[in-house]
Amino acid sequence: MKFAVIVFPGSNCDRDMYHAVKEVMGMDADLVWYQHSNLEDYDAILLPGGFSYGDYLRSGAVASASEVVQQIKEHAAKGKPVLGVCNGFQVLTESGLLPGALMRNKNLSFMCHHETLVVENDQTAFTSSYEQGETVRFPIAHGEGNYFCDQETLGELKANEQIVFTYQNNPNGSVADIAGIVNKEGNVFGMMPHPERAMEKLLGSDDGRKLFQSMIKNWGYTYAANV
Ligand SMILES: NC(=O)CC[C@H](N)C(=O)O
Repeated sequence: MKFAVIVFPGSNCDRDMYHAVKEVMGMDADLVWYQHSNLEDYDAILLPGGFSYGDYLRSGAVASASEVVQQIKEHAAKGKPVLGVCNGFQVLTESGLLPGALMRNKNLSFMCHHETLVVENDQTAFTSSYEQGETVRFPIAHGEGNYFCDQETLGELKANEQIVFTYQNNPNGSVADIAGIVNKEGNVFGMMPHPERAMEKLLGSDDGRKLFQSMIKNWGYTYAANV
């Protein structure tokens, strides 16, 4: 299974994402500069965290207008997986691939610490290696992680079981404690906390591994020996 980690000017979690899929999970992966991209060869697209375009206008807004996002939309329309983490999640909402928006944290501060999340849906192709209701520890590192959508959209997210992770203790004011959502089709997933930074117990948690394991199990063809 081949992963593309898309790098925008200002991405800063791209190496962590690459490390997670390439070195920890043992998959094929490339760092792909947003302007030099032909995504046809890739099975999965990973949008990493960071400050694309310096968070100007709104986080993820400028990146969402780039040509590579058109290609990502085509990739997603084929049912192939797209995972956006943190700034990647912001790019996904800004580009309309996921509903809602990420607003400033309710305390208006950038927050950087571990949070406990609850697995709300273990039936997605991103979370099938987890148990329903399982709690996991992932780091957060964001200033704009306060997920918002209107009541109608929230109703749809609930009805379609698109809420995948919630915060046990909501740190940022997100509606319904939402930490991560999937699209209706189940192949585009965005979350604010960082699974790619929870790959080694030595660094505080390896709970992120199951997320990549799920993707590989559901979309991949080969397992590396160290998975
Ligand atoms: N780590 C990140 O991806 C940060 C995302 C975004 N720039 C924010 O502060 O909300």
